[in-house]
Order: sequence, then structure tokens, then C-alpha cells
Amino acid sequence: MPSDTIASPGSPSRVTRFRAQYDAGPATTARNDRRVSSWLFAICFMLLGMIALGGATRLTGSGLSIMEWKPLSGIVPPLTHAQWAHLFALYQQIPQYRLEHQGFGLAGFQHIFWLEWIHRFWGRMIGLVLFVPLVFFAATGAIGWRMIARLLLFFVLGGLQGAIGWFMVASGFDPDSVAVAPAKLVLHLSFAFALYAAILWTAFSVRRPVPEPIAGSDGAVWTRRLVAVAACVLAVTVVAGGFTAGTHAGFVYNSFPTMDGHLLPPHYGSLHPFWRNWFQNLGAVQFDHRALATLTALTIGGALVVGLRSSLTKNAHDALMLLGWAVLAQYALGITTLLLVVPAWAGTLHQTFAAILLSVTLFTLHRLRGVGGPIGRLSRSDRP
Ligand code: HEM
Repeated sequence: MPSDTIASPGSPSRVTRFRAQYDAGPATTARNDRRVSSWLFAICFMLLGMIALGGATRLTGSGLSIMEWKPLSGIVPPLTHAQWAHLFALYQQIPQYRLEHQGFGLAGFQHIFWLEWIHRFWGRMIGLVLFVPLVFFAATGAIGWRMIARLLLFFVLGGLQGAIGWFMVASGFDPDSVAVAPAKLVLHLSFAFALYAAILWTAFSVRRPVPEPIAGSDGAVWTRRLVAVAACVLAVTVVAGGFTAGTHAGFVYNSFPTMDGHLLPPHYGSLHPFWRNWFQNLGAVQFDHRALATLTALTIGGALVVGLRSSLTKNAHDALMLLGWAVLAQYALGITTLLLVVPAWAGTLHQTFAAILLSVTLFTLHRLRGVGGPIGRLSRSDRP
């Protein structure tokens, strides 16, 4: 079948028309698409690094080491002994120092300081790598006004994410608190994943503005639906993972598949009102995360079974296979993290791979956009 026709009840003429318009555009359009999308992919790559750094910062207990919020001047680390002494004196006032790090000295403080500093520094670099080329591409007319508005919104949301990070960190300075509030950790984590997903989807859409046509058979339509459902369940699993991390629920019931010999943790439902169990009861929080992860894996498994038996394109089949491997790897990493009682390396890898799994899910969904007709592509004015 020619690649620009659709053997389905969709609307083939719209695809053909769009492609004809696109091909007739200036010769530089495709080159622009590649340049702009490569830049957006680079930002996504930096965001993945940021997610990994965030995990490592939390799991090494470094997150509360900088007690000041200076969005601009904070880019300069302490340079003199007096500056170090000032920051260390601030840190000695919070409960985490007294309860967990008492007497670890300036060298110990510097050890945890650097990871948090690098985490914040990397965030500023992402802002710069987003903003400077954005001005260049806008000034040279390489991107249209809609794309400029969208990317400016991402820039503002990135700044907001920094402020949410500080809002989260400040909750760890409360009396009797040695860690940040779980709900604020989840807010910071979820916002990071949502922003990452939005930038990645934009990058995919710029790189491939015209969906690959796929015959709209029942199997193909169901595959796309199942991948869309998997993306939603995955999002909820990530939120539940954030609560598992935030409440330290990974340090109890370190066995799999049962929870210390029980299918359901014995005190599930012991808190009242009932909904409090989902956020505060460690056994329940961990159980929910396991159950949601299993549902994610099963939904992706379902999409794989249906998709591989349907007449999808080779590209779509390849994406589905990749998705199957990715969810298996993430599930295995979760079990490893749990059985080893959350060592920093495993927790960091598990958190980072959740973002990779999200990327592969979005990639697959993007590849399936063309099922039964052209959906979800950028309009002409969106295109760079
Ligand atoms: C689709 C599969 C899964 C996804 C997408 C996922 C995602 C996540 C995410 C995003 C976090 C939060 C990390 C953080 O905030 O630092 C997390 C934490 C956690 N997950 Fe999963 N997870 C999956 C499967 C599993 C499985 C199967 C298990 C164990 C049976 C598991 C055990 C844990 C544990 C123990 C934590 C807490 C780790 C910590 O304290 O840093 N996960 N997960």
C-alpha cells in the first residue's frame, strides 16, 4: 500500500492533502524540523538527568543541605571558608542534622551539599538551554508563533517546578521533621514527569508532523486504546511510587510476590477515614504501588498481544516490542529495589527508568497516531 493512503474508513484525503502541502513547503522545512526537534530531544535528555539527580539527592539524604532559595545568585557555590561556615551553621539548626548527621563535620556537610547544588545547577542549565535557542529560533523565523507560545509556557512551568522544589524542601525544615512532606514530594515528582512528557510529545510531533497512516482495523484501534489506557495507569503508578518513596514504604515488607507471606498487608484499612490508607499506611501505600504497577504491565501486555496480531506497520510493531521490554525492565527494577531495601543506586535507577518507560509509552502512542486517520498532529501554524 502506498504510504500516503489509508485503507480504512478514516479520511485519507486529509492526510494526502496535508502531506502535499507539507512537501510543497520551503526546502528548509524538513531541516528546520530536525534542528528544532533535536534541540527539544536534548532538553528531554537533560530532564532525564535531572530526574536521576533528584532521585540520588533524595536517597543520599542530601536534599535539605541548602537552606536558602536564591534563584539567580545561588548559581555561585560557596567559595570561601566563611561562606561554607555560614551554610553549615544554617544546616545545624534543622532537626535532620541533630537526628541523623550530628557531628559529621564540615567535610560531611560538603559531601551532601554538592549533590543538591548540582541538582539545582542542572535545573538552571535546562532553563538556559531552553531559553537561548528559543530566542534564536524565534528571531530567525524558524518556529511559528504558536510554537513560541508553547515553549515559553514550558519555560515558565520549568521555573514553577523550581519553586515547587523549594516549597517541598522547606517542608523538611519543620520541627521534628527529618524528611520532606510526602505530598509535596509527589507534587514535585509529578510536575517533573508531566513537564517532561509535554516537551517530549512536542519533540516527537515536530520530528514527525505527519502521522504514519495505519489501516483502522479493530485490532489497530484496540491497540491504540490500550496504549492510551496504559499511559494513564502508568501516570497513576508514578504518583503511587512517589508516595511509596515519600513515606519510606519501601523499607517494610521487603519480599515479593507476597508481602511478608500475606497477599494483602494485614493492616490495610486500619486508618480512618479509609482514604488515609492510600497516603499514610505504609503497607497499603506499597501494596497500591505494586498493584498499579502490575495493572500497567498487564495493560501493556494486552496491547502487545492485540497489536502484534494486527496489521500495524513495522514501525508500530517495533515500538510495541520496545514498550514490552521497557515495562518488564521497570517491573524488575522495582522488585530489585524492594528486595535490596532501597539502596540509593537501585532507587535512583528505578525512578529514572520510570521516566524512560513513560518516554517509550509516549513514543508508541505517537507512532499509533495514524490509526484510521490523521489525529493529533501539529497544525500548520504549530509547525516550525
Ligand atoms: C510499571 C512499573 C513501575 C513504575 C512505573 C514504578 C515507578 C515508581 C516511581 C516513579 C517511584 C518513585 C521514585 C521516587 O520518587 O524516588 C517508585 C518507587 C518505588 N517503587 Fe516502583 N514502579 C514500578 C514497579 C514497581 C514494582 C513492581 C515494585 C516492587 C514490587 C516497586 C517498588 C518500589 C519501591 C520500593 C519504591 C520506593 C523507592 C524509594 O524509596 O526510593 N515498583 N516506583
